[in-house]
Amino acid sequence: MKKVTFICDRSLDNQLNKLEQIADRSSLVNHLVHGYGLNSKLIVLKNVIAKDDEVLSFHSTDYINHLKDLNDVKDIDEHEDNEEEYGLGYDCPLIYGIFDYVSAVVGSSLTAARSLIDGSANIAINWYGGWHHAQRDEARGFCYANDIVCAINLLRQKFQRVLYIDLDIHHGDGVENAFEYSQNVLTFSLHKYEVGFYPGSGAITDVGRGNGKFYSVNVPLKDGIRDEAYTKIFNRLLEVLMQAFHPDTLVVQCGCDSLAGDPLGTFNLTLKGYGNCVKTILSWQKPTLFLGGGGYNITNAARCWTYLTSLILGCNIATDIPDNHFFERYGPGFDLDIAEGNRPDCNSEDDIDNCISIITGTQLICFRHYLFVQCDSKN
Ligand SMILES: O=C(/C=C/c1ccccc1NC(=O)c1ccccc1Oc1ccccc1)NO
Ligand SMILES: [Zn+2]
Repeated sequence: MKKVTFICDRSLDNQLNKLEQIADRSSLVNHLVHGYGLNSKLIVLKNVIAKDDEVLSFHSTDYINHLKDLNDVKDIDEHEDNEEEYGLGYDCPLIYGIFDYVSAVVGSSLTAARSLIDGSANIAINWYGGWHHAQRDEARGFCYANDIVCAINLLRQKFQRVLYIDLDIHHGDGVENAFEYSQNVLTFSLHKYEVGFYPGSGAITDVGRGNGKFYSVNVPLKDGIRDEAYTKIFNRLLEVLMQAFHPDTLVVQCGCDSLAGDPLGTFNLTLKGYGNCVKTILSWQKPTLFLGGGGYNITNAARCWTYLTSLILGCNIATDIPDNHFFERYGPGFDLDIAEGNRPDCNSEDDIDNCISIITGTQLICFRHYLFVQCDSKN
């Protein structure tokens, strides 16, 4: 019997509502999950706020002290050093109670991760987390603290090797940077990579450094990619990576701004594309932490993460949206599925095959490296 923990906490909903562009998103997810009756199959966990040292497992003392100083400041202009410092200001607007927000959000991914460490679950789901852009000492891309890096640091207390997978349309730069020199954390990110598209990093030639060389894998994509090509890349590359890396646990950022119709994104995935990736991940039967992230069509984010929750539970759910607190928001179709857009796919067959052959070539070096490490450790 698969044990699945699920973070659901009203105080977290209130914290996330501080980000007005995604207001109510977590509440819609929770009410749709409840509407489908999935909560009765989940081990629902209340949040445990992160302690300072847990946040400091990644972030600098200066940055966290700055957030503490700003916790009771309403408007950054009131604050003496109100120039753009630590990434706060224009790009990442100051939110009221910012330290409380960060401690709650980091805490949500740590609470989920702990259930994998203590063995009370094989799979942990935290749709409140997934803020992959935050750096050691600065907020970036509306990510004020990197809950993912903190959760991976916690998981590494029990699990030797961690595979991080990032499905968000944006490059998971904060997580990759944190583990750039590590061969114990392999970061794998599929993302749009084009001039002028945030964050601008994540080229195919970006493979990690030092001991971490070849343990960062980046799949740069163009606009319009659809389920079939995305699934092909995902399955072909991860087949090689799983054989080369043999992770003990997985962390998966399921930012759903790669879905068709996202206001920010320009990919063309449907629930099928995300579902195929999650089905492959589940087939490995490793302790896995699923996280949220981007996703700015709020009802589509609720549709996607509810659908993934049902896949993880092995439950088939109807395509008709069930009665729930936010039912009217799913009109006019009241359908779980998201229609593919008609934008052209700018990724040719050759682009896709080139990506696969370049990366599998590189990883074979890593594979040889792995064999060496394995043989070496046996002597
Ligand atoms: O989704 C992202 C990053 C988004 C982002 C990065 C840099 C600058 C602006 C960004 N986001 C937006 O423009 C944007 C546009 C519409 C709705 C939400 C948007 O973002 C967010 C993301 C989270 C909270 C608030 C706003 N990473 O996964
Ligand atoms: Zn994103």
